[in-house]
Amino acid sequence: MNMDQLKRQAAARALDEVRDGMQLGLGTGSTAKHFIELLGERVAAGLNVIGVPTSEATRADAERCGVPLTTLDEIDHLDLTVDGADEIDPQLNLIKGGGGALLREKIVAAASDRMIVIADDTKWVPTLGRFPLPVEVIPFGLGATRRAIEKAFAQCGVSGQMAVRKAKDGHVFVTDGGHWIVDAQLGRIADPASLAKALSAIPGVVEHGLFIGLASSAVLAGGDGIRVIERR
Ligand SMILES: O=C(CO)[C@H](O)[C@H](O)COP(=O)(O)O
Repeated sequence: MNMDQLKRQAAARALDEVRDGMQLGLGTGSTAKHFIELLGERVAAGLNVIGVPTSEATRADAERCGVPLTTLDEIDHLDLTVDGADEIDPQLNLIKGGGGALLREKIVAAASDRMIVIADDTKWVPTLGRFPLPVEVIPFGLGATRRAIEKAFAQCGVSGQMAVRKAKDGHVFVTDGGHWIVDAQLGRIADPASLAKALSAIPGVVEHGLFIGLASSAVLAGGDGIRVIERR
């Protein structure tokens, strides 16, 4: 089974948790896209749900698949968010933002009663940090923000190269919120919760890709089948 088939399997397993009448957070990325396509099939067959997309790309996918959409201004909570991740550790802390949607993804996950992370099992790691940590920043004053980020890294015992993310066309990647992303190659993040707190305290940092205590469970698809891990 190839990676894409594994992603679709994980998405299908998460779909089992969706009930009629649910208000859903819809994640971003190739795995979340499988979930939206499968959800669209269920909606076409009569399932009644409404979703909040975590990016403009997901909004377009959901519209294409016939999934009805709303906003967090029109509804007061979400029952369930289903989203992918770039890394998942045994405490179900995550690195997200490889697709650049971390800000809306975190707002939606935080507004949700439950978050199920869907992934192929290559995303499962003993310690976060191999995947570059995305930090979403305001372009104004970027030099000062980068220095503050470096200081936060040093305080938390990590270090590594930082680079402003570029889009495929070579221009700076701009998020749906109009911000930039700095990707930090940290290698190993021993204390993700402390680092998350330190980064959140920096004025020019809009959000970062460490999702601490937000995921309720993870569905991991691998060659040996599907593994569901619940947060303790
Ligand atoms: O955080 C994300 C987007 O901001 C994605 O969930 C993450 O990058 C995983 O993507 P994929 O399912 O394509 O591997």
